[in-house]
Amino acid sequence: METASADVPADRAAYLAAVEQVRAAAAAYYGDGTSALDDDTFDRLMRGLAAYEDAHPGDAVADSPTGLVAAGAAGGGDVTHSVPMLSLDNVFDQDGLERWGAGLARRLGREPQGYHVGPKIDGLAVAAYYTGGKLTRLVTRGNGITGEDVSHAIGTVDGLPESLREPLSIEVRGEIVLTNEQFEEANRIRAEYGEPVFSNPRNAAAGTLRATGRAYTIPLSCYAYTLLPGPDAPDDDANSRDLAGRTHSSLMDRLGSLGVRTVADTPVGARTVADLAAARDYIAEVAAGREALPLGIDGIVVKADHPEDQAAAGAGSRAPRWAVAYKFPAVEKTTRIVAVTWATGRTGFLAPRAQLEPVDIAGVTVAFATLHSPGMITKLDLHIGDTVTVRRAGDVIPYVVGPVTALRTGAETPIALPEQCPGCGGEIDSSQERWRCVRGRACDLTRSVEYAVGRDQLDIEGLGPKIVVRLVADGAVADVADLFTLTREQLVAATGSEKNADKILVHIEAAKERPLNRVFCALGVRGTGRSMSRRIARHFGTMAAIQAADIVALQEVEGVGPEKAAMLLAELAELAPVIVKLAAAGVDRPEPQPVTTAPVGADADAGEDAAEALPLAGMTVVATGSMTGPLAELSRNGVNELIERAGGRAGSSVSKSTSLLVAGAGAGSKKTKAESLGVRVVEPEEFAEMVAAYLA
Ligand SMILES: NC(=O)c1ccc[n+]([C@@H]2O[C@H](COP(=O)([O-])OP(=O)(O)OC[C@H]3O[C@@H](n4cnc5c(N)ncnc54)[C@H](O)[C@@H]3O)[C@@H](O)[C@H]2O)c1
Ligand SMILES: [Zn+2]
Repeated sequence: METASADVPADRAAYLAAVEQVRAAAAAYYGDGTSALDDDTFDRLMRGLAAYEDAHPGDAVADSPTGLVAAGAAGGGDVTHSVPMLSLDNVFDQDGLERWGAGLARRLGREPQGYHVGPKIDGLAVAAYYTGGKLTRLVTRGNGITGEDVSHAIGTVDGLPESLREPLSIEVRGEIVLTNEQFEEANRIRAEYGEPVFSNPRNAAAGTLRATGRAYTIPLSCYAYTLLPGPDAPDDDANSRDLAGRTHSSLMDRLGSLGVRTVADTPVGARTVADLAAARDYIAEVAAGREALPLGIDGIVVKADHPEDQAAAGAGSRAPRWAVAYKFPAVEKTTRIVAVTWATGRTGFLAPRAQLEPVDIAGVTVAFATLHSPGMITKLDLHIGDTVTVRRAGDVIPYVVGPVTALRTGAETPIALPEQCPGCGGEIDSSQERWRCVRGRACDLTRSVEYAVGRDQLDIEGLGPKIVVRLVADGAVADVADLFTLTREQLVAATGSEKNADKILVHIEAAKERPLNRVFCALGVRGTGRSMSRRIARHFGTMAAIQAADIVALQEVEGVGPEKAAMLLAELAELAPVIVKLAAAGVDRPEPQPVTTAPVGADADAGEDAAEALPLAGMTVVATGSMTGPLAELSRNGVNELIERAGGRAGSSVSKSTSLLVAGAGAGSKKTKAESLGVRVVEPEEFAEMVAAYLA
């Protein structure tokens, strides 16, 4: 019933082969998590099987994976579930969702009485038994009929309290996952104990839940989505009667009141909606913000909310008919590493990059992926020729998650680590996790200086690439600060023209007036681009204040966590001599703070009140397309500076937290997304009027 692509077998022999392939993949997936197929490929095969079986019912094998929970591959266990723990059917777009809804309405003979929509958390299901309010037993989904007892994990799962707020006997079902933070922590712990790192949070959750006798504990999280009377509770007790009459939404509230964390407690929340058109809004919002979430979700679960509708719709052997999963496009695919190349970046760090057999990930062809560092290559035990999982999510550069070791043929070859700097051929400092040319930034000074004089940084007109190369070769410029002490003679030598040298001198003089954010950006601090530089400059106001900041103070800047703060500190220490030289050359302007309209002589609090009076106070504004009218002359960075002067926060991508999109000529996907999310869209001219007072 879905419209997503399927690999449909051509004949019965191909069908039988595909059945075997699916079984083998699922056995590996639910076993040790090492399936040879990525989820997308697996799902396409499954859809192909289903399509073939629809067309040739006589050919279908009796125990086809299409009809079984976990494709029939997950082992059962010693504990029989009170009610089967089922899978979910999938849809992949609004059409699929509407068709599912129409099928449900046909079955009910009327429209369902509302839906509940919540995130589909990408982990594994457990049943948690509470007896008299105490958590007594944890059981995996297993084959859906019976599961494994994993009660040893009680006490390690956030969100599943050991005691409820009321002494009830209930069964809670939920999804066990590691949040991104827990996942990083888990792999840090694993590395410390010399154990292989987990390839993804789902895998880590599955392995951790079943492990016993480990020397360390890895915390898990649970988000509940089902509440049933306890298996031993009599049908007619007050609690069972109460639960039986509740909508799904109300059951989630009830779980919350008992102290159990539910899918509604994720940052995207859950919602009760009247119809599937309203479900669509929620799905669009969550999809737009998916990458920023602190845990992995792979779709949205849409459920008929009313217990009458659920009972009337019933369930098949594999999935209920009253619920469906709206799956998001897969952000991970498997492909092969063809080669690894090394380059030295602007700040002197060596960047390994995997050349891949091109693969389509969520609509984009990916042919390269970053490998981060030599340490990562070793840790993941990557080889040329390995089949690897590659992830491309949001704005993040595609990266190699890890190898699919089950697919090794023996023909893989080790990845050679460089012995010389790929940039200058000089020595490499390999004492840290990320290797670096011993010459540091000086390794590619030309590129650093070109970046620094660029339009969004110091904006020094006339200093084109050829002249920069010459200045560096002449030794006239050894760092960014040297630009400001260039002599006429040096510039004449580099340009070959007195007239040009004089012009450049005028532009250099003007560049001394650049606000802090641009000078800071020109330094090329690792881990900071234009928007981070603006945030840092706005937060601290002066270069001296940035330099005085400690690791705690740095983390007050939005988007700076402990790791980034430590990196900034190290970079600032390294750049201190350059900063001193800049100040000595007269380059030390503060960051203009948003102009407040506070009346003179107002009391101390007035500053804040006035800040709120700024036209964009509290707003996140994104600009896209080419600017026209009064904004025509501004670069994207210039527009962002304007947004921040007027009290707003400049964003780079549209999400439901975007307040306003300034859409210039040729605005594309951002505009479409803003419209689908109901974000206000204005043209550059209208925006210019809103912030007219701050344009200058
Ligand atoms: N790569 C492979 O070889 C391979 C093999 C087998 C399965 N898989 C993947 O596993 C998935 C199929 O697994 P499945 O059969 O468990 O189905 P599923 O995970 O797609 O859907 C059912 C499960 O969703 C979970 N869930 C999360 N949030 C929920 C919510 N809010 N409400 C209800 N349930 C919620 C529950 O655990 C439930 O059991 C597919 O995505 C498939 O790609 C991959
Ligand atoms: Zn070098």
